[in-house]
Amino acid sequence: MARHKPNPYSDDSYDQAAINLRLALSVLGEHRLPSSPVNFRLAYDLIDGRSHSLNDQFKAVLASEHTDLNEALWDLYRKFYIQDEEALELIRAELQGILTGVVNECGFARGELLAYSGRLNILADLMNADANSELTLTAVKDAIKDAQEVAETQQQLGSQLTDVLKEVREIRKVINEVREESHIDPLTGVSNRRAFDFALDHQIDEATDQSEPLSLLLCDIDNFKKFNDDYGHLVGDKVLQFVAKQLKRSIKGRDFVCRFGGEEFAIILPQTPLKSAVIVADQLRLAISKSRLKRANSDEVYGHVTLSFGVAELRPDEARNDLIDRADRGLYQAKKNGRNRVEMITD
Ligand SMILES: Nc1nc2c(ncn2[C@@H]2O[C@H](COP(=O)(O)OP(=O)(O)OP(=O)(O)O)[C@@H](O)[C@H]2O)c(=O)[nH]1
Repeated sequence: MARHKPNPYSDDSYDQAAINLRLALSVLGEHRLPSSPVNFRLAYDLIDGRSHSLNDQFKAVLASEHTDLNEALWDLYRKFYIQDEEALELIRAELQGILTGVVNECGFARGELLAYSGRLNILADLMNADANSELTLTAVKDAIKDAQEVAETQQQLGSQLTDVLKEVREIRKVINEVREESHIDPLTGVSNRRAFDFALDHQIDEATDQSEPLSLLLCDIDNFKKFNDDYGHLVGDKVLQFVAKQLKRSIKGRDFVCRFGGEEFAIILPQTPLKSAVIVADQLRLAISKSRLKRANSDEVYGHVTLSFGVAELRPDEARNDLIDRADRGLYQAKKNGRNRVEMITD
């Protein structure tokens, strides 16, 4: 189940958030850390003190002598915030918030510049009236000091913006990587169960909207346990990779294959009625049963790899799990009737 983390910023009052924001920036300044979104988020939550575990670990990182402090903080960020799809959504929302904060800072800097320009106008009036008066000299000194402060603020803002932009690019890259990884089964390289759930919901909606047929195949490697027992788990893994590759190679267009779990695969066939789905399943079954999985650098064949299939077509208003259940019952039937076969449930 996806873990949901509440947005830590949503229930802060504006004033409290502004105080936290300033304190977070001062923590970063104190440790000479760039005010990047990642560092800022960690510092903000440190100030806010909502997670003791995060606080302890953040403090430990700051106290340690990491050669790359930014990398250590990034690891911390990954650990605490990048957990799943919802967390990624949250990061996007936070990035938005941080960028809004930067825009506000720009607004503040602009206000400072306008105020400074107003003070220069007053100075110009004073100089016109009496350039040598004590008042004018004091105002000139103040203006020089103001100019230095304004220049510093602008410089700080410039480097903050550069840091933020760099970090935003980095985060965008990581978000894309994490998102891809979270949809792919690492062993076989095909989509995983999570991606299947998304895809099936989407395809059911499409099929319903367009009044088109949709079928689902569930298939399971026959006597797979024997591969593990006879040749070891690594060969078992190779069999899984082999089957995934064959299935992926054989499907077309919008068809979608995923590792459903263990030694079981699911294939969604949009725009396909039951009769055609059974034909597709039988073609896949035949193709796999004919191919041979050989030991690397030798002609030794690991034995026959065969699959059993259960097929079901979506019924009007049918829930996703009912469709899966019917395909699963077909698969059970195929195993019961001798394996290496295709069965459908029509009742
Ligand atoms: N190598 C490997 N084995 C796995 C993986 N996932 C599940 N298994 C194994 O798959 C086997 C499934 O065995 P069973 O459920 O008894 O099914 P089976 O031997 O395929 O027999 P039938 O399905 O009845 O034809 C178990 O031994 C699991 O340990 C995996 O990722 N890698």
